[in-house]
Amino acid sequence: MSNKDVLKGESRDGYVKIDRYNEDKIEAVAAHYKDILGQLGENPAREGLLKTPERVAKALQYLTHGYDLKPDEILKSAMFEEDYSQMVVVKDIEVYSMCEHHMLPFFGKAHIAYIPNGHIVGLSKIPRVVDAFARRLQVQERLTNEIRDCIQNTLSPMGVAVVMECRHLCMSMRGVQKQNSVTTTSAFTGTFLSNDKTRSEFLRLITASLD
Ligand SMILES: Nc1nc2c(ncn2[C@@H]2O[C@H](COP(=O)(O)OP(=O)(O)OP(=O)(O)O)[C@@H](O)[C@H]2O)c(=O)[nH]1
Ligand SMILES: [Zn+2]
Repeated sequence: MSNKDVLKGESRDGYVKIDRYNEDKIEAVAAHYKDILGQLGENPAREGLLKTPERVAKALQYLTHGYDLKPDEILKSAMFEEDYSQMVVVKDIEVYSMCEHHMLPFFGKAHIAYIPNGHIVGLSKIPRVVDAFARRLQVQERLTNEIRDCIQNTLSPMGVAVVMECRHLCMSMRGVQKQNSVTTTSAFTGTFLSNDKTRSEFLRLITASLD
């Protein structure tokens, strides 16, 4: 695999190393950004901006590298048969994504639970699935649903619960300029939908503190 293809490379488990870039894409995106700097009234030839188009192109490639990942493969790479049928909760997973309307960041936390049905999954794979969908242009609602559907369809558990709490920079540094608003979205399947007690238990666990 050549260096410039590493971002696109497919590995056994759906991971992609982000230590190298697709050079063709970087060059093409950087050329546009050089133009954009001029359009914004800047001088793209001044010292501080000389490498900026390339830096922005690399940053954007990183911020959207989820397109090159296969979230279902990530989960499949660490599924284990196990006779455990209580709720598994991974909470406070940091999320960084980009809103598809303004291409500005939204960020916060995801809280995820599932109830195994014969299989458990390696714990780290849950935040990896969150990243694989978050590192794309998104709306928070779709991101929430995609994470839920991926876990449900791959692991076939008794139920999945996803809650996300995010701040959107497009609502704070521009536009309506509300500095403290947090958007909460949720998505459930199976037992979390049909059983109020299970859903309440999940909501209690994600608000409980370790201290
Ligand atoms: N539902 C949803 N809306 C989002 C998300 N991220 C950004 N938005 C909204 O997308 C909407 C786009 O609305 P438009 O009226 O087309 O864009 P705009 O003129 O820039 O809107 P303002 O942000 O109100 O200035 C805005 O209301 C944003 O707040 C998201 O994850 N989910
Ligand atoms: Zn936005």
